[in-house]
Amino acid sequence: MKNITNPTISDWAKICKRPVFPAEDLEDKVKNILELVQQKGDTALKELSLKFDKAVVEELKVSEAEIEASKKQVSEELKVAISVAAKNIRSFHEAQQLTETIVETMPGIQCWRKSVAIENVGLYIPGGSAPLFSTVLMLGIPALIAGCKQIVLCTPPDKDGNIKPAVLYTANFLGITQIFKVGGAQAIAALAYGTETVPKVDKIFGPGNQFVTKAKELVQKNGIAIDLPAGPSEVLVIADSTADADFVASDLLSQAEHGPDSQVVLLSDSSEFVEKVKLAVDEQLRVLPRADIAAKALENSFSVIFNSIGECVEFSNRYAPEHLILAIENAQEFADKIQNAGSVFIGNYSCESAGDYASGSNHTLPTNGYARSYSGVSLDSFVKKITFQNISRLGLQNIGRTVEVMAGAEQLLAHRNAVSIRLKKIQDEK
Ligand SMILES: NC(=O)c1ccc[n+]([C@@H]2O[C@H](COP(=O)([O-])OP(=O)(O)OC[C@H]3O[C@@H](n4cnc5c(N)ncnc54)[C@H](O)[C@@H]3O)[C@@H](O)[C@H]2O)c1
Ligand SMILES: N[C@H](CO)Cc1c[nH]c[nH+]1
Ligand SMILES: [Zn+2]
Repeated sequence: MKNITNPTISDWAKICKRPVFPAEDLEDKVKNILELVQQKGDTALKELSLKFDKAVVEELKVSEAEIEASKKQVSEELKVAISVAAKNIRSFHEAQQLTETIVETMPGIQCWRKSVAIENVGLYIPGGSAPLFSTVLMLGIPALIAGCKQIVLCTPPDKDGNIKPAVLYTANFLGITQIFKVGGAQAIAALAYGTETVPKVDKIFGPGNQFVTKAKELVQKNGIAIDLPAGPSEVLVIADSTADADFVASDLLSQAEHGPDSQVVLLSDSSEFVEKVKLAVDEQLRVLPRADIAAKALENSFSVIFNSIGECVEFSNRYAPEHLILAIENAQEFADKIQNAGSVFIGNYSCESAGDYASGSNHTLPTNGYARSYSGVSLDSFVKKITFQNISRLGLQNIGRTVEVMAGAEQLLAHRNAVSIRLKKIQDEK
């Protein structure tokens, strides 16, 4: 983890740039995968699983027997943990339901919005380096609360052509049963175009690696939407000398272990504290099973020493991290100054792992600086808001002349006429 001290503002943009290790010809490769799936459907999905996951997949759809078997393969302790997490995630997302008010903009003119569920949604659950069954909760729960009619789940098969029991158990626990053994860009293609077995959806959700993220970017045509760019995990910690160096080290490593392309950042006003954290990172790394992955991520990561915590916050707003931890005195006060971040964790005991799994907030969040303009997944992601209006005769009399004048000025006389003939009728009837 390289160290930077008091960088000038002109260097900030360069420092904030995320490391990218795009596969050679990433876009061409993904375009080929998308085309192959469009042309050959299920056959392409099976060929690509063999090529990229080394998996022989006989049946793409997970059978009822496989779902049933998963119930015996998951420990009772994990089942309890999943139900506690689900309860918290459900409470937090249920509270996001808005009742929109009817607004009378002028006498006789009422406008309002209604949230209507997106009917067909596709959930991508990452499974390359670790099967993230927690992502099933993060996407499945808001989809169910929103009332999406068809929920289709895709996740990569392991080398034996199976899906990990925890993923199947969690999906079934929520009542999601359309589960397909396919990952990577080919899964996104299947959800976007449909195949003989995988249904086409209207919106695709979920995080993933560079192949998944590029495929999501490319399929956004013909009415297909995506949630957000949710790539390699990242965390930025702002810590002062009152923080606990072991806690901070554990938070940095928790995101570094996601993948070699993850980035973790430590900002502080104390060089002594940064040194303490680095020693703690080395010590904790020694006992981590995924130490090799985390060590690679640390090579792309950095710490910065600033003169004040205020400057750290300013830099963080420029960096726009997926996750931000405030391990500082008066953390709440500084939290109010956050402009750009996916999810913020306040104080020494708000570890990011809690948000990853169980506190209730969503862990599908914008990365790579997209927290400047995107929100993480929420209930809103699964609905569209339809506007309604009801204009009475009185309302049209009130607004009519305004519309006629504006339409005339744009020289759209058919628009003007749609008002004029109604006004004339009202006049004639008087
Ligand atoms: N931002 C978020 O909200 C968030 C949440 C969870 C996880 N993540 C991130 O998601 C990512 C998950 O990545 P992952 O790789 O573990 O799982 P993944 O499921 O995203 O990708 C695995 C798939 O990639 C495909 N693939 C692998 N190598 C390929 C190649 N050379 N060419 C074409 N396709 C190839 C395979 O088909 C495989 O099934 C991690 O970077 C993690 O940090 C982000
Ligand atoms: N930290 C990830 C989001 O970047 C989410 C996750 C799932 N499992 C563990 N962590
Ligand atoms: Zn995580």
